[in-house]
Amino acid sequence: MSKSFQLKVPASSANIGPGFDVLGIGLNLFLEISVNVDPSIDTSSDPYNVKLSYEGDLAENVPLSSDRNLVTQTALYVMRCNGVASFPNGTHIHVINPIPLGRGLGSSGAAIVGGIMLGNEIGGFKLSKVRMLDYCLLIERHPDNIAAAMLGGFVGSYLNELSSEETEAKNLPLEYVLPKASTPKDKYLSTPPPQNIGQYVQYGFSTKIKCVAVIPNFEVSTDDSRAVLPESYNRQDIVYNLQRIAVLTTALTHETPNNRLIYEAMKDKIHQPYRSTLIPGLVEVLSSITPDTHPGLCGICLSGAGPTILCLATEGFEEIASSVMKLLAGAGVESSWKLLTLAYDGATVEYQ
Ligand SMILES: Nc1ncnc2c1ncn2[C@@H]1O[C@H](COP(=O)(O)OP(=O)(O)O)[C@@H](O)[C@H]1O
Ligand SMILES: N[C@@H](CCOP(=O)(O)O)C(=O)O
Repeated sequence: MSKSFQLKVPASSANIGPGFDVLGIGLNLFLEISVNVDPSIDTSSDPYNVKLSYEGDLAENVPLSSDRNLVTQTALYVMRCNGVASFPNGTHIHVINPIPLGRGLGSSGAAIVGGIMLGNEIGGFKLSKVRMLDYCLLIERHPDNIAAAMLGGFVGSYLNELSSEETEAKNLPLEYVLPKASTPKDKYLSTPPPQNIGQYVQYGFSTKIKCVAVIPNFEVSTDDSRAVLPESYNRQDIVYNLQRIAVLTTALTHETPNNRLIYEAMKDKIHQPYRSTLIPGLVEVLSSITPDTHPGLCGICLSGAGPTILCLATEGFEEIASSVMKLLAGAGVESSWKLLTLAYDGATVEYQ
């Protein structure tokens, strides 16, 4: 029997300054995964019966074998945990991905959310979005991007305190969850994740605020950008971020935003200072583009693990983008920009 459906998953910007691993917003730039199961399609050359095609950023780097592609590997994980070993014969999956890879706009979070939803639809498991987030957290181990991509809007999250067995299950080596060719089959994870690993809350967000994303033309992998962070922090820096995050989550909900309040509340001492070693021009951008120099600017921060710079603003979008791009160019970095708004619905599935 043939079946066709389409998944759409938004890009996301995580952290929003002080909310490292905590805050994220879904953005209206969508990963699209179109699925057509038709037994007349020849899928015999793939280990799990998939004919995979991909259009988008860095297409030449994206594997098209279902055991190596992040979307299908993720789908296979949720399928395996629920007793389904393979895609049905004749599964054609076409991915259109406008989210640039490795730039801090949540491409991997979107691919993982899309993969879990793909497995859920293929297997007909009827998992809720909150339960699917448990699966996502065994792969992307911070909740900010995946919560924003799955649920949409402006989202805050924390990880529950789990029992020691649950913690061990959650922190299993990634190669057991998304096995590589060299992983022995008996190590493949095929038991469902613990329940309620995370908790999520969706905040309001002023409809007047739009997102200017300035995207440098080089990649920084999230793993590399996490590797430059220290293991521990001093009390002043932690309190600095806590004070700002407490103000920011409400300040962004005010319909008429207080630009100066938000600008100060989007500063950070936990991740951006360390990541500036990987992103030429970041220090200059964060220190010299302000609501005084650029009326309409509300706040400015690194998007996710970078290198994209996120500017929240109510007006003057082009001027803000061109000033950021000029400063980056002065540091030898070419970039482009996009004006984005919030994606309020999160990830969706539609049957044809
Ligand atoms: N749609 C996709 N299909 C396959 N792999 C993807 C897709 N999106 C992201 N990836 C993988 O995730 C990597 C980027 O993840 P990451 O370093 O976390 O950066 P970010 O999530 O900020 O874009 C890519 O290099 C690629 O390996
Ligand atoms: N909190 C994470 C967010 C990573 O986001 P990405 O979009 O760069 O994958 C971090 O800052 O490391």
